[in-house]
Amino acid sequence: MCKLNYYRIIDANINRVAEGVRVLEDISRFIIENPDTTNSLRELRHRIRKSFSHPRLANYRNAAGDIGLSVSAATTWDNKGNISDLVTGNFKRIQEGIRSIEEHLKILGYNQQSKVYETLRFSAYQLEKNFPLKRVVFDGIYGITGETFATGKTNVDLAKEMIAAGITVIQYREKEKSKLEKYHQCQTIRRLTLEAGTTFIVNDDLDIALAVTADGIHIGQDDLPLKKVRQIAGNMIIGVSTHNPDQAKAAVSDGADYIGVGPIFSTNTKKNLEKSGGLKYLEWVAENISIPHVAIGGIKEENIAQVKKHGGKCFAIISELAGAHSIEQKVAALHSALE
Ligand SMILES: Cc1ncc(COP(=O)(O)OP(=O)(O)O)c(N)n1
Ligand SMILES: Cc1ncsc1CCOP(=O)(O)O
Ligand SMILES: [Mg+2]
Repeated sequence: MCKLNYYRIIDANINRVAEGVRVLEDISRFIIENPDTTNSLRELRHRIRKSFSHPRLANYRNAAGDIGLSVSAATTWDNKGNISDLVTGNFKRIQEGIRSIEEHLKILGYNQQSKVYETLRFSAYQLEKNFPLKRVVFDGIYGITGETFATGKTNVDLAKEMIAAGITVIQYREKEKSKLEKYHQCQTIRRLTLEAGTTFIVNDDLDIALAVTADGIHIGQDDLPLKKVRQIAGNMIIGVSTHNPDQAKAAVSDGADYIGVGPIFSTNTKKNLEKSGGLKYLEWVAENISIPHVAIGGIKEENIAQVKKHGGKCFAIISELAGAHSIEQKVAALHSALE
């Protein structure tokens, strides 16, 4: 292909991406009325336009002769059923457009500029996650890493398999490694989860959660107090482990976004396992607690339906996933047990 056509592709994508950002900016400004998101989107749009300029961009613009006009007219890309679809569609358009800019800049030898657009793509992922219409739903399987309970798979391998299996919330839990090793694994998992649109929560280590810009932090009863974590973590998702009604009520009044409820069954995965009322406590939570709850402890294919019967909606699982030969098959089996 003639090199000049690459400039045309870059030009078309800069315009496409900037237009997509503009749509989101309008939604944020006029519908959701959120000044912070509106400003971040405006800044992204300016950076998209300004981060690469070349006289050839405009010279080779040929909108009328663009065969893509007839191709895109025939697609269902713009069949948006509601505002949430519109937001998702535009974020996808933006992310794909930036990826195309990155690749074509590389072909032309503009490696530095390509890196700048890569950073902008990751800003777009982050903006999508935090977009005020996008709420995390705690429903179905909540996957927790546990390479000690796997045969030869690392936490990163486990997270990759969980993403491929369609798990939408992943927690990084690791009790053996150094802070640095955990940080490196979390950096990789953050990148993978951002690309997949998966919610990423870090267990215990608030510093790591902040350093990798995770979506959330999960704390236990002996960790920093929830109110202090909220001060430090801002609007990050905060989950709190609870084992009885008093702890659940305190977590709600101190501002938790969700509570862990358990252990439901006995398990060897956690040392010094707390006592809880198990399924009875879960039933109490389902009836009395307004924020989302996540059942945990010994949940397996053969008992998950029982957990659901007692009010379980979201099921946190370590060893049953880590020990599975194929996480994808295990998740499918767990889903059919829930039907
Ligand atoms: C979803 C969820 N619920 C509970 C826990 C347990 O957290 P914690 O009590 O801090 O114990 P450790 O996991 O740190 O051993 C959890 N991690 N996730
Ligand atoms: C971390 C934790 N907190 C309560 S039980 C538990 C362990 C859950 O692991 P598994 O799913 O293997 O029982
Ligand atoms: Mg903990």
